[in-house]
Amino acid sequence: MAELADYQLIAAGKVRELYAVDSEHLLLVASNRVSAYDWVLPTEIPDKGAILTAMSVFWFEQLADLVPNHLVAAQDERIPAEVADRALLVRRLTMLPVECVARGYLTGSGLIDYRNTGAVCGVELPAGLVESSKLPETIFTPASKAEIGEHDENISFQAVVEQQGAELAGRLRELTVAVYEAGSRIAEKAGVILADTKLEFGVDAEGELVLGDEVLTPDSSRYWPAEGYQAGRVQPSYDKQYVRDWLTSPESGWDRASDTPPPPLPEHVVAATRSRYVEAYERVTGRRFGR
Ligand SMILES: N#Cc1c(N)ncnc1-c1cnn(CCN2CCOCC2)c1
Repeated sequence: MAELADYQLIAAGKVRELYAVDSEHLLLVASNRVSAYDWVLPTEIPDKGAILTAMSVFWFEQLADLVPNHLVAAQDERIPAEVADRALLVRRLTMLPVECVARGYLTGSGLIDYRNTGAVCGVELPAGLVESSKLPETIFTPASKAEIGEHDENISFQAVVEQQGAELAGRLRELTVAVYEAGSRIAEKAGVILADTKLEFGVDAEGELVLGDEVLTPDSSRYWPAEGYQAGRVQPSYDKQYVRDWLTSPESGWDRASDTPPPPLPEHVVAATRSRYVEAYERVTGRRFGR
């Protein structure tokens, strides 16, 4: 069995790492870390990495007829025991430097763009939309990858055309919208709104466009409870609302506006958050989580 120390770390995000296994394969590892308000919290959520990894596996399977993906194996002797249930063996791709975002609802940076320009990434929207409005149709709102710690910058489809060529840009938009809509339909049956998602694509040695990274997880997407959905206000996050509410409550003693790191989470917030990740996984996939 391989050890993680055998592999070279080649990329690290807030809550995930990527290691080189050999010339053809990488190891995508999801930690139990959770981020909120642009901070990585000092307290881990047990099983978060395993739950989100299992979610990506589910979606790769559901979407296999729509788009090829980079998943090679979720169980393999090249996956070290220490990360066994929260790591995937994936094919090495040449990643495209575009964050492919699809939105079915207006919130976050999309809402800010809309309020400033009446459009999101150059896509004109009807007047009168508010926080969390359902959009008349799914929109493709790409972003350029930001440095660690910075926010991605929304860019226009035309900018992607100029960067990647019209044909590839068109395929990225088509596939991103199709993946979001497939995910949204399945989530909706489970009483969960998939408000938006961010995908990353790469190109393989044969020049084929391949879906990489994680797919339709609560870290790469906004999941809202369908029950109680109401446009005109910020929706509760399906998975992180307990964390957000506690951090912004007097009990935490934390001032979000200060540049000080958030305090550790109390056990009851950790337990409730783990339960929300398990619940989201089980409702959306129809599968039991393993513990
Ligand atoms: N997936 C994938 C993948 C691949 N299959 N082949 C080559 N490169 C990548 C890759 C390299 N960086 N990123 C950004 C996402 N990273 C995830 C881990 O944490 C850091 C950010 C993806």
